[in-house]
Amino acid sequence: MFTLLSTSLAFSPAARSAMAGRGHAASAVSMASDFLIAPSILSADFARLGDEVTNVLASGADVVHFDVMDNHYVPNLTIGPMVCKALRKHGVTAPIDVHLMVSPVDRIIGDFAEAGASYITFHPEATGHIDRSLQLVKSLGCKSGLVFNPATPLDCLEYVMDKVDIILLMSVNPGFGGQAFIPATLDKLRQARALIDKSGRDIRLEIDGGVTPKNIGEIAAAGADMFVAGSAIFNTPDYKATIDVMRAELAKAK
Ligand SMILES: O=C(CO)[C@@H](O)[C@H](O)COP(=O)(O)O
Ligand SMILES: [Fe+2]
Repeated sequence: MFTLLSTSLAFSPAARSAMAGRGHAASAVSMASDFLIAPSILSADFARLGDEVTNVLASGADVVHFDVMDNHYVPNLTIGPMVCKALRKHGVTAPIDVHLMVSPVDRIIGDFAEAGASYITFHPEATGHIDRSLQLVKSLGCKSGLVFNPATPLDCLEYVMDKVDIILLMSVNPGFGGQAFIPATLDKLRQARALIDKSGRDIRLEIDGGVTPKNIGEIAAAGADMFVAGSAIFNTPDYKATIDVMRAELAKAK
């Protein structure tokens, strides 16, 4: 089975149904629960990654945001399925939110499902077949999501609303941590929130890039309910203190 997952470029319907349910802990955090804080491990100390993840979860984070960059779709290179698997082996049971900045994306989806990903999100530009890639993620037992760059319109959502569990809006151009939040994303969040409400589905609205304790309240008020924050958490000495301030700001935004 592992060989199939690792080498197959496209999965037949039979193979997909055989692999269904293998995604890890997709339901560990209810998709209907309140605000979720998802530290991006891109800003963690990679030399101590397991401990960093353990610490940030013990400090009150809900989800581990796992940025995968291929030096092709984005101009940076990070971590792959082996690291995801290693975190599971280290004892991480929280949901792992795999943000794929990889093109083409289909080849790597099975490897991440096998490695313990809970949510797998990808950029519509990174696949020739958005609907098929979403189905592939779901068939492997993971929650699926689409990621929209700051200048990418939400148009394609109209056709796949029934297949997304997460809509992720980038509030920076992807590739690096530590960039400033692009304010135009607030309007786009309101637009996405209206689409979600209209669909009547339980879809998370995730925001990624430049989220800080200072702007998280405003971002929540615009409709986001899942907040990726890398440098704003990992570049502080006390993760719990930072996450507590974020929660306090979110409570005010409710
Ligand atoms: O996907 C990305 C960048 O491409 C992000 O997840 C960043 O890693 C977020 O970092 P901060 O902007 O919060 O520092
Ligand atoms: Fe990300």
